[in-house]
Amino acid sequence: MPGVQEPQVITIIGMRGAGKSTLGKEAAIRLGLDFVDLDEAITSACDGKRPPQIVAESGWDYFRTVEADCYVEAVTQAKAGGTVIACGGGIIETDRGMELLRAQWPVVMIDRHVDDIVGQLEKTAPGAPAGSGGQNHRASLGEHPRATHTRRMPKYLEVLDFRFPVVKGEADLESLTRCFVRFLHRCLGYQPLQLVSDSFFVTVTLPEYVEVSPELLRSVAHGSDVLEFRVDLLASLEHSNIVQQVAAVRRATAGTPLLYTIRSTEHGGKFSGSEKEYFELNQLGLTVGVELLDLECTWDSSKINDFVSRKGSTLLVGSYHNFDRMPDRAELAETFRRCSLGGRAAAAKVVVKGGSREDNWIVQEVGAAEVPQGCAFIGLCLGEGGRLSRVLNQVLCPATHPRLQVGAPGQLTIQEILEARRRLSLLGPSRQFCIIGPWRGQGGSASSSLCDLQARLCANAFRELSLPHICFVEPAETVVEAQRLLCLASCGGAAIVGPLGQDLFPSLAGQASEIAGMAGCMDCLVRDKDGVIKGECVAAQCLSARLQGLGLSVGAGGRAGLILGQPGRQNPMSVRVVLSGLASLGIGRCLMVKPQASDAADVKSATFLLDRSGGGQLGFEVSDCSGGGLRVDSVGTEGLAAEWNQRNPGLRVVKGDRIVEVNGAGVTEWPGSPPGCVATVSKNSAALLEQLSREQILNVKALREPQGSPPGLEHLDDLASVASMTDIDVVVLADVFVSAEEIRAVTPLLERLKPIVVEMAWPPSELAASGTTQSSESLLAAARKAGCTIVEGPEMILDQTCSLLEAWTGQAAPRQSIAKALIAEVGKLGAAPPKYLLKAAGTAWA
Ligand SMILES: O=C1C[C@@](O)(C(=O)O)C[C@@H](O)[C@@H]1O
Repeated sequence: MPGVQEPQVITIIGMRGAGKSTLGKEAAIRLGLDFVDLDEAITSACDGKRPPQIVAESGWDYFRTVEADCYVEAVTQAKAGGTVIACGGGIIETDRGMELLRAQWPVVMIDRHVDDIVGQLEKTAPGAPAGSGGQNHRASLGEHPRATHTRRMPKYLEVLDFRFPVVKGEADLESLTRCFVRFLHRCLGYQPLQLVSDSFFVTVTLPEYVEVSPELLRSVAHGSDVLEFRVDLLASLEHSNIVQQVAAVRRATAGTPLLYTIRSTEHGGKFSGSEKEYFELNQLGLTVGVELLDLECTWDSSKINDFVSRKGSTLLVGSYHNFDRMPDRAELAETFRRCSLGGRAAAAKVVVKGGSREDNWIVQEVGAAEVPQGCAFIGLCLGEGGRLSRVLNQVLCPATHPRLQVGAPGQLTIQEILEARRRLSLLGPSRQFCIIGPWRGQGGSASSSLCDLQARLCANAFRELSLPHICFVEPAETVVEAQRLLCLASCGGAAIVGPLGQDLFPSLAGQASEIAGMAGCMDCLVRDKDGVIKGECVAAQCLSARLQGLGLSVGAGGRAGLILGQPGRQNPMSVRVVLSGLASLGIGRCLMVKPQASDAADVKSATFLLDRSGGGQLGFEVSDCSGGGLRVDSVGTEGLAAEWNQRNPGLRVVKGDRIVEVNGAGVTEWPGSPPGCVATVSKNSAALLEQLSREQILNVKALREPQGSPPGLEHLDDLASVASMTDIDVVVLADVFVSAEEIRAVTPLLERLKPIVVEMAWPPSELAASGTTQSSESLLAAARKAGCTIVEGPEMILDQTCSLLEAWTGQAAPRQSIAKALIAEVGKLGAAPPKYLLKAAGTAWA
């Protein structure tokens, strides 16, 4: 395997009916990549003929040649940003196809259960001739899909780099897609896992995961950075079984990373197979893209080295267990060094049978002294007497859960360990702060470039302040995914970029600052010393402070602001931010040109009827809502809800709806918001959930906040009305692109009223537009010419980053060095830094 790199081409293979085109296309959209469906490419290369027609007219050999040629062409044409190519199921049928795939990295197989593939093919075209595979628009082999699956599987396994298993019976396409996108993201090393203080893994000791309730898995994962997937404890070590179990845990746990462990009998586990089997099973772990993998260091060193060279983006934990005795310091030191795999392990783990109380300290001391920089250590003593070592062990501490059997003698729960650390004032110094944002391809590239920028600036600032914290970007789309990150013991807070800041609001409303409360959204979350998550809206706060600093006094009532750009299209949150920032100064009105079309914008409540007596999944995800009821986190593209939406476009169930009543059972009292951001289900919601899971016919009532038009926002029907306005104090650019038409319409207003013009967008519009016709006509240029006071985008970013850091750390932010870093960032975009940045950096005086 060529290792971790940004691939130009991601090739997707697997049986027809596995979901290659559907998942491949969705993943491409979310990751911002191009997408090629090879069947489509073949059709356009053959004058619009579909594969079955090509086969019927010209035979299989011809078809396979065209198929391989089209694949080569697609690879050659792949753009530098990256392309996902979904192949036909039969590309592996020829030697040439196999050869082409062997030369590519990464080749990803979608491994859907054979029963589901057969079901899918039959469903797509019921009554299709036997052996047609049920799909008359695709080429058929004249054999049953089950036989094709058996014959092709070894070939797929030979060429794949990664295998994405789909749990049998999976019907929720939306949750599957999220799983797949996260899988690709991790396999390709876009987002390496970070190891910090107060991080844990819970050892899951279950014999199987498919049949257990997802609720149990979610509860076990709650607060755990990683789940240890103990392969050796599974009821069957058949590869096909293992991959199904992996799929089941991933499906249930909203992205909790896995540590794949095959613990052999002499290390206290149940694996008693050969060395060959051990490495084969571990290889399977790499192909299913586990985030971490435990490698016992007592196996043959050349085999270990060989394996380490193939690890890709999976992090390794080199491990050693001695259940019989306490080694002396020299032996311990040597063992830690060995477990660090020559510096290539992410963590070295040594677990021994301690004797005295002092041994708990010794394993920690030796671990800290011996592992190379960049490698964490786990040093533990087993049994009752070794519990102290678990309290002392800071990074990736193994733990159990009250609902599980312990994974080793002496294991404690995360709560027990944290409680002991709190009492002993031993909570670790490093905290993780994540920038939670949309997937790269979603919400526009501006959002992801803003996420990356914030993460770099904050990481720099932590270094400057000599704080051991880390900052990184983590994509999340749903409240549940975000909550997974926020409930970690090592989480110090987060920044939220994009609409999730509004989605998260209901569950944290009780902990919102005044301005965040006014905005109805939050962009900065801080965990206080009691573990409670507080919500702030730094963008609104900074806008308000900046305008005040420019002399816009509090109590400017009766005046108005004008928002330009189309923020609502990608981020309805930014409108709320501007509104609350201005409202805090007493500007209660805001005008925006061109209302954005939003789903059922003014429906206040909706009732929908779902009937599952004919089978099928509901097809939506809910989470508990502190405002009472269940919040709809996502609506899948398949299932009863999707069908309802299709049949009743005016009464659609949409993300953000709050279910308050099911079959007459409703929310009777309004529970307060839970402390922190705990995804537990309150009593009332439990009653709703029960109805949802038990009843066949569901009459569901949901409340909906009108979207896109928060109070105080007025939409202007046409641009011409801008010309006659008389009361505009502030103009805010809430989007990078302001049309030339808008600029022309607004210019007379700028000249007449000389409002303050604030840019709340990244990258700065003048830079984003450079090279296009916009640069000469940029709104900021017009404002400058009209003599308005201007606040440029990077200036707002500087303020917001400082406020974010101050909220997170409670310390003054290193403003000067953040300004320097921003100058470099602006430079990367090919522009000269604005004067105020130079001034803030102390390098020039404007
Ligand atoms: O290596 C370890 C640590 C452990 O043995 C413990 O002592 O907690 C538990 C195992 O599941 C894990 O693989």
